[in-house]
Amino acid sequence: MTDAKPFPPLKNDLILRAARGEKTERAPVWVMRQAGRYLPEFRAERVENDFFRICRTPELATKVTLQPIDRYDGLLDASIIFSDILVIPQAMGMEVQMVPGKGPHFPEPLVLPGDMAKLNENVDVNKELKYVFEAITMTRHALNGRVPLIGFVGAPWTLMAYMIEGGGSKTLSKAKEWIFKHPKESHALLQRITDVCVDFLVGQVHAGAQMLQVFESWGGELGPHDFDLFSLPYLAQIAKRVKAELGHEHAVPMTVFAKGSWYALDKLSEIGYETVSLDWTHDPAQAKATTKGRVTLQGNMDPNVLFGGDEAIVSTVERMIRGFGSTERYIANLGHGILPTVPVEAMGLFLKTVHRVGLEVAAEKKEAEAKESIQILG
Ligand SMILES: Cc1c2[nH]c(c1CCC(=O)O)Cc1[nH]c(c(CCC(=O)O)c1C)Cc1[nH]c(c(CCC(=O)O)c1C)Cc1[nH]c(c(C)c1CCC(=O)O)C2
Repeated sequence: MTDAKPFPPLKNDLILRAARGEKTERAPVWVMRQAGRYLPEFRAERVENDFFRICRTPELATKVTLQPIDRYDGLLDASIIFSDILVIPQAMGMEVQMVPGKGPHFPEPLVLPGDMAKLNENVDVNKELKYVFEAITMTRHALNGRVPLIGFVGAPWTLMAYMIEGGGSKTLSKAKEWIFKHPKESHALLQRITDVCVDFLVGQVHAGAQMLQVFESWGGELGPHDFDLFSLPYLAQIAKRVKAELGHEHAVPMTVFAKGSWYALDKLSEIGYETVSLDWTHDPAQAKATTKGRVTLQGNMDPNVLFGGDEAIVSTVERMIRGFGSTERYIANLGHGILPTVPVEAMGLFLKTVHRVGLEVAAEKKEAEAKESIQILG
């Protein structure tokens, strides 16, 4: 991007420092799906426009990405580009519709391994997903350096499962039939998706993304043995190849979120990601003991606490921040995406409480350290 105009300087790099393991004044915070249906301004946009039209129109994607940043002015420490994990199956040649009230729908899912022949052979992300790159560049300028911009992809197993199930599923029986009956072909499909993920993430960084997250939303549907076979190697490959392709000069911190895969936490800390995002089934102290400072931890409040009223939100955030610690290797977030019926005030209280408690914990730590050094000197 030699002819592009330079991006505005970054004014808040808290999340990047936390991800790199540097000290922070307080825990940075953002929320998965922070640009979404719980925001009246997003719902108003959706009355006018189809979901994928918003994704494909850089001006609209920029507008929607900025909605939570503007509404919760100064409270969010990162933005995430408005898009979807299912743009990769689309780029591979599949049709995906977003059905209101139902979620994603593939009219022609992959049924048998032979159906893979219908997928595009060599996916040129610069052509098929150019609109995401344009949205990222436009959003990075529009953010004007207020907070870093996160890019993302769905992980190969989660995308493969959507491509075979044709939408959401309680059991993932069809996708699992593939891995158990057709393991060789499943690996071939996972590899093809991985190749697109790598190109897409690298392209997002060149377009302006300052951090990357890989969503393995259906990780926990696999037991530990199958996770090691069908998820982990591809997650590892993505981190390794993206870093190699970006090189030192363009490197950005990467986060892996394998929802439900609590058993894999130790291994997830070893495969090249700076940050591991946790769902709410993790206890902070245990997660810290398992990861031993190798990675930054992100998460992990149960999104449903936002329905629990002010007291529940405040006490859960207190416990969470005190559990993880505020100034080192921690990024506050929910344990999964914010739900569409959450009141906007509840999200506001969550963010304000993370700031307040984060600063309190940081101040307490400083005071304790000062006391300790006085004792040592004395
Ligand atoms: C599994 C998954 C999907 N998409 C995504 C995941 C991984 C995270 C997770 O596990 O929740 C990721 C995603 N989807 C969306 C974003 C945008 C950025 C952000 O986080 O604000 C991101 C990061 C927008 C969206 N993606 C979707 C919406 C709502 C669609 C609408 O407006 O009708 C939004 C704002 C639709 C979507 N997209 C997907 C589903 C299952 C659904 C329907 C259910 C739902 O609505 O929550 C697939």
